[in-house]
Amino acid sequence: MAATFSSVPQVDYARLKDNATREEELVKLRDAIFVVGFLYLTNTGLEDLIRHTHGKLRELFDLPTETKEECNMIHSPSFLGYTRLGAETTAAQTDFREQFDFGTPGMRQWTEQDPFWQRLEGNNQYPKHPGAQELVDDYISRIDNLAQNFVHLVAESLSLPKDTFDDFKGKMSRLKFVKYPPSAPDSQGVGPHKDSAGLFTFLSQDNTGGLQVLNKNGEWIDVPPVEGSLVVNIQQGFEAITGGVCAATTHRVIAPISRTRYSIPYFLGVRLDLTLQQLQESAAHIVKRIPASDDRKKRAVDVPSEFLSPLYACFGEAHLRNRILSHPDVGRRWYPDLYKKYSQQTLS
Ligand SMILES: O=C(O)CCC(=O)C(=O)O
Ligand SMILES: [Fe+2]
Repeated sequence: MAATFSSVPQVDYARLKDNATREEELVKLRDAIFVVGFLYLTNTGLEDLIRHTHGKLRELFDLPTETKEECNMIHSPSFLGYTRLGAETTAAQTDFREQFDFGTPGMRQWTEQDPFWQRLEGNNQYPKHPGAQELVDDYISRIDNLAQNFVHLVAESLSLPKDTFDDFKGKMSRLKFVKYPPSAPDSQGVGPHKDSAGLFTFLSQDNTGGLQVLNKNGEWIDVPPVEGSLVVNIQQGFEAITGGVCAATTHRVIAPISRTRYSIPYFLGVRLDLTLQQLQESAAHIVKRIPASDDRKKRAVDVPSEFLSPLYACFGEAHLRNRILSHPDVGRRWYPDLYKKYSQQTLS
């Protein structure tokens, strides 16, 4: 039977950066990447930033409804902005959460000459509140720096040149501020899913709990809060680039019962223009060099993924489909024809 896990391992970022401990910690990183697809990254040096940003979330979500609605995602063809409770769907069920989606600032304006999926990269709608834009932009800039370093370390842990994955990185990554209000027992905070927007997710959760990951025996494993850490997981982009050798792990959030839960995921983006053919060629090249057992490589070949579907011209289109189905109101407004087409398609 395939190796599986019963808890999520911790990897110490400070030890990865220290020459004296680096090799030992790289082995832990590699195991986490191969076997679990999830890990806690500790000692990142971002603890103050994380604490500070969590401290501001309540203020943003407590803004008057009109202020939040002013920056509703419905105004954004890039799926950036505010989503009220009950407007998002995962695994065909409504999620019980409220959120703000942001992207890396400074994207070029979309024009009619650009491909339709290029519209995913656009400008932020910040809530009108003093300091909100600085809070978001500063968080993105600092966590992105960590994310880039982390991807280099992952390459090293797989015995690949440090810059192996640099060419896959997209221009825009996504940041979310998420609020899960107390709800009935066993409610869906967010339903079972694999992250699809890119390479890796860097999530900071508060101390409420509720995040769970699915192991290879089909058991849900708790990912309890570890103060100051980031929960890092493989997304479908990285899974596809490594031909499935490094698999994305399904996860979900059980909504809290008696208190509010807040979380801050950062999704490191993939290049939108990456085609399936380019992806398969690079994957074949990369997989050959990863020193994994043949068994792992064999199992890895046919991983079901939105990315790997021949239905979509490139990653940008696959990602757009995913956004349209998750936010159907926004999809219907900006992409009515695509909404019709994508909602009738099933992934093979
Ligand atoms: O809120 C969390 O802890 C996880 C959220 C999540 O999985 C997602 O938004 O993709
Ligand atoms: Fe997720």
